[in-house]
Amino acid sequence: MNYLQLPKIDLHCHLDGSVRPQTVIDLAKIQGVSIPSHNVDDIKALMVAPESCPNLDEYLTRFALPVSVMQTESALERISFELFEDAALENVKYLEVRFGPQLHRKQGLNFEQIIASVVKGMRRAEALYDIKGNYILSIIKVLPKDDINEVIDAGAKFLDKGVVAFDLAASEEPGFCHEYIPYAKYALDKGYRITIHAGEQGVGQNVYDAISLLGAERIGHGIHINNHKDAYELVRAEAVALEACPSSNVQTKAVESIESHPLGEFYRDGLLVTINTDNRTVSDTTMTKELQLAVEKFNLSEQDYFKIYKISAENSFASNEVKQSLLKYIG
Ligand SMILES: O=c1[nH]cnc2c1ncn2[C@H]1C[C@H](O)[C@@H](CO)O1
Ligand SMILES: [Zn+2]
Repeated sequence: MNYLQLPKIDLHCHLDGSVRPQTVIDLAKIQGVSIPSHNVDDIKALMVAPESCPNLDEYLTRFALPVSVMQTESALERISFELFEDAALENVKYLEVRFGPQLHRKQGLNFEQIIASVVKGMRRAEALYDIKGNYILSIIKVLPKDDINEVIDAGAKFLDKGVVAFDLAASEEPGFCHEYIPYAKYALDKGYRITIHAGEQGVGQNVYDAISLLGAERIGHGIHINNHKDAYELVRAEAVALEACPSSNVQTKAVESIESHPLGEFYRDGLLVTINTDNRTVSDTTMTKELQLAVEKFNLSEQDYFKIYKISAENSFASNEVKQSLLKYIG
């Protein structure tokens, strides 16, 4: 299989986890932000999470450096453009990028400016390359909740104009969904689709809750349904798509090793699995690498891959027109 050439879809990719190291250096210079080194290898080493990360919280410390230079409209526009460019150059045909608008207000930008900037960068890349995309707004669970509805309101102006969905990201505590019921409902009522990080670090019950309490149509990771029968059956019954991110799941110890990742078993049991990057820089990966890893470790044939590509297209939050165009690549 020619992994680079195959058409690909990435439904789970964080903007702040996918910044080019050289761009952090360039932006720090432009913005007068102090960073620990101006050597690209040093900066990359600070941005990539080690294989030996003890847990998700340690992994999440890698986001502070890129976020420090993602505080202006031009920086957000550039980083968004570059992410779509990097993806397009490895034949990603559709990319849903998520980010937390709450993290980008340190220099006084408002949510509308923040969201408009990343959408503008995406549009510039779409005009230049054979790629389409949409944004997902991730609420950061460790931050105060008082501005969540403001994020939802600002994003609502971009619904179906570059923004499609609502997500909850960051550390995962058991039972976290209960606190977010009113916010997810507010987003749903405004017309957002819902995908929630759950069952990554935490328990399978979180996946059950994300679907039944928050209205999630897709789940970020969802690994731990493998030891929670009700969650597993609900994922199947509701045809919820799982956004697997193999390398990231190994790094954060969501799985002990790639060999024990349940993606292959889930796929063979008929669950709707998709293959994604999570964080291109923090996990030092690409869709090409994740695809190769999945094919080799889970013994997937090219036909299996095309089925997974089709699952990704059908469960994306793209318009019907874009979905149809994505299916044409696998003819
Ligand atoms: O894999 C993840 N699980 C939970 N949260 C994550 C993961 N990768 C990135 N994040 C967080 C850190 C980012 O700052 C935030 C928004 O992209 O989302
Ligand atoms: Zn994620």
